Amino acid sequence: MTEAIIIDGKEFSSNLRNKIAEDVKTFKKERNVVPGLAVVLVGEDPASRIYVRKKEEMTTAVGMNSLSYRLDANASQQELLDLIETLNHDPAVHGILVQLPLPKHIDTPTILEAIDPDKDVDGFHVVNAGRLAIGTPSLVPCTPAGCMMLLEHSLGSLKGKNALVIGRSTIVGRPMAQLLLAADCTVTVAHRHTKNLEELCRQADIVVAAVGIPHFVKASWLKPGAVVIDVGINRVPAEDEAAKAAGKTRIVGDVDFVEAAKVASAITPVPGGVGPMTIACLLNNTVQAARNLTSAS
Ligand SMILES: NC(=O)C1=CN([C@@H]2O[C@H](COP(=O)(O)OP(=O)(O)OC[C@H]3O[C@@H](n4cnc5c(N)ncnc54)[C@H](OP(=O)(O)O)[C@@H]3O)[C@@H](O)[C@H]2O)C=CC1
Ligand SMILES: Nc1nc(=O)c2c([nH]1)NC[C@@H]1CN(c3ccc(C(=O)N[C@@H](CCC(=O)O)C(=O)O)cc3)C=[N+]21
Ligand SMILES: [Mg+2]
Repeated sequence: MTEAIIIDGKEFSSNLRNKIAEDVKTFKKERNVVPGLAVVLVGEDPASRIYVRKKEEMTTAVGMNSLSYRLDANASQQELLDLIETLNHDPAVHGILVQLPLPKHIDTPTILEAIDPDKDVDGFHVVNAGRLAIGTPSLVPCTPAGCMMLLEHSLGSLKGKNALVIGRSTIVGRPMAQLLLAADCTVTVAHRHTKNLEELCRQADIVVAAVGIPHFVKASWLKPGAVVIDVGINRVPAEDEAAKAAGKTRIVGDVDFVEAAKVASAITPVPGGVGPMTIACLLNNTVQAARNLTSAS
């Protein structure tokens, strides 16, 4: 049996970021405006802090302005709403990202609906979700958008493929299913109450796993030659005994990668697959938002 092609999201995203840097240059020349991305972090969650810092570094690396806002873990919902209102009206801000998850005392939907849909570079606002659902997408959620780029890169046309999305969250599973449907796939969305998941999986030409359980998808579930996109980011103890004893961790996906790679025709690794694409698509959305916001006036 031949081993699957490993889809290199790190390299793909690096090429995409180079292209975005060119777009930013052109944009600056034509409009005399530097696209600006505001990233808001509430609280001190260590993983969130690392991701937010990475987003900020990559924003400046493509020539855009990065504006950081840090609120205390016990900042009130109203304080956060006031900040969003300020950013909505700030002409230097073209994209707004509020890092999730938020502290429990804050109602996430209320916060997401407060962001100007035209600055909603996460694509989480109900207006952008609605546009995607009716087939007139504008700002598309970054992780699913990145997955689509990787799928189109390895398959060309997706037309007529059977696609299985495992997970139905509003940030990954649902928008992923919408994009696959728009690309003329026959789409199945699985979740906790799905009864015959293994059988559904065996019929899928494309499997997108967004579950949040390490090594959830087994090689034996896959149709030989399937293309597998692993969205999962799961922190587990390090493999090396000494490192494990020192409390070190590593990240693994939702797919049993080593075994699945023996059955699939192409598969994304974790790390180095979907994750880097998410950030590149965030930058892409920010340039898009800046274009939209500055051409209307
Ligand atoms: N690479 C990247 O850029 C990103 C990675 N992630 C990662 O992707 C994963 C998913 O994230 P997210 O969508 O936010 O997670 P959520 O926890 O919001 O959603 C998980 C989904 O998986 C479903 N699920 C859970 N257990 C099972 C099961 N046993 N069988 C079938 N379905 C199940 C849930 O079903 P139900 O709805 O019934 O509860 C739910 O729809 C996580 O590992 C996360 O860290 C997330 C965002 C970006
Ligand atoms: N408003 C909001 N928007 C998000 O898009 C959002 C969010 N909140 N909260 C958390 C999730 C998660 N997420 C990731 C982004 C990049 C990597 C990434 O770059 N991963 C690398 C490195 C992983 C590592 O080494 O830790 C990789 O997979 O290779 C992962 C996960 C965005 N999210
Ligand atoms: Mg969630």
